[in-house]
Amino acid sequence: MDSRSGVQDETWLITGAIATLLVIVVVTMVAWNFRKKALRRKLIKARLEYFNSGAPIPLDPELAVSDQAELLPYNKKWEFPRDLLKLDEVLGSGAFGVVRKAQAKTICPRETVTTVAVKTVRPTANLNCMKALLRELRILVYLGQHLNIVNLLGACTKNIDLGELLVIVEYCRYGNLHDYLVRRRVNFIDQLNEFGEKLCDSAAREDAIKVDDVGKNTDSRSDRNSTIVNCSNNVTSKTRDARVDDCSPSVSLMELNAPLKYPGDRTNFNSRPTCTHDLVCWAWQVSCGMQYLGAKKIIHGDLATRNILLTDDNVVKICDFGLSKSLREEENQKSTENGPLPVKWMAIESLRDRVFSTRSDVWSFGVVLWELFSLARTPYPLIRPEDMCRKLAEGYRMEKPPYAPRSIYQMMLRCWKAEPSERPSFEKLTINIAVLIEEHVKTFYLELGNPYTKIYADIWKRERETAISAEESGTIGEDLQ
Ligand SMILES: Nc1ncnc2c1ncn2[C@@H]1O[C@H](COP(=O)(O)OP(=O)(O)OP(=O)(O)O)[C@@H](O)[C@H]1O
Repeated sequence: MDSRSGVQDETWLITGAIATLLVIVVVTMVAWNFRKKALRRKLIKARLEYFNSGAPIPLDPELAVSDQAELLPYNKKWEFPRDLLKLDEVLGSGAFGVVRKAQAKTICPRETVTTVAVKTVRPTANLNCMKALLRELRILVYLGQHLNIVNLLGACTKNIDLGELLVIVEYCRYGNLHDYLVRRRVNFIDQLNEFGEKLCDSAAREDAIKVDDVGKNTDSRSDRNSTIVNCSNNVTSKTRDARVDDCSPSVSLMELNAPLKYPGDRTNFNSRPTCTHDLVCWAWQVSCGMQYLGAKKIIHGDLATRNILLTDDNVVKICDFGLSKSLREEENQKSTENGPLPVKWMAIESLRDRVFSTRSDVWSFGVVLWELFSLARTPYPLIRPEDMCRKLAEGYRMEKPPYAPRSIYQMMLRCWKAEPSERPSFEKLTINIAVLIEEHVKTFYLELGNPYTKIYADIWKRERETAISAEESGTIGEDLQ
């Protein structure tokens, strides 16, 4: 009896010792992990402060700037007082980050409160996500302003060691182009003629909308041909008169002679149907934005309609600079958690050798064109992601999407040339797409882009400096409490 209880005691003792040991190991591991995380956060903050104070490390001219983003300086002038920012609802979340709508006080000139979008990393995300967002912030600082990119407005970096990094960018009210196109499939107006060539001009498009039943899906070729064919793309007053007969007998001459303003439908932009003209205009704007990125030696690496946002005046803006790409590279990940597999947007050399360049962005732009003119269908629907590389190497390319003018499809095919140097540059693509757009529309966007030039940047900078000095003297910030 005694010896049995002795054995039992011994067993309890051993079990207790093992359990204690296990608890010690687990606690040590958790503490170690916590310390490691805290140390890495401190390191990130220290690096940020170092870049704030010191001169930037010279970049290697042989490499793309986006490949050495860690060396780009973060200038303190972008720091935005946290207490002037009021976070609202979640706009969307990607695999690594969360984007929230927010109200920012005095962030833009001549506006007391501006609606903005704020990029953050998920609270549960690992530190690589934080590093990637920081990288994106540096790229945005370096990029400067352009109408067709989602511009940086400010950042809150002071609590980075506590895991909070907020990157404040322009808010684009219509969200990403992919989801927008899906919603717009139902009453899309196809403006191609039966040869898949000509488009009506935008004024005619308006008339066509009046003539056509707005709620009707003009998907079938016969419907489309019966309403808006034979429309001239080059509008002179004579051809415009001729076009009245062809396209819309209901329009008065007085209306046509009024000075053209674009977009003529600004007031009911979200309620009017999307048409082929919009797709061409968006393609042109994306190409303009990409041309700007290319000139700045930034490789996007994940160009897709899900990373293009739509805002007022039919303006589209490219977003998500390198966040997902850099994380995919670090984590060797081939797909995003929520979205379609990015392999379908990747150039053949990126799939094969993990090589990214402006020319591989051109390939992705070809896929973006395909998405636009198919109203956001999933590319290569019948091909499994793992077969993509082989199929492309065998020469397989997607067919013309239903709403693409033939010239646009030829452009897609050139973007998908296996040899990167044979692909067109964004400069060339911009020029070629511009041919399909009326002069007054181009002028409208070029003028809209003017405020993004230096003059605007200077005013903005001055006002920001005033705001920061006011914050330092503690005179602003009370209203958002
Ligand atoms: N500036 C913005 N204005 C309005 N909505 C935005 C803005 N930025 C992002 N969104 C919305 O939030 C969604 C998620 O954005 P985010 O860039 O995190 O995601 P993603 O591109 O799907 O993710 P990933 O980081 O995996 O590439 C977008 O698809 C868009 O609908």
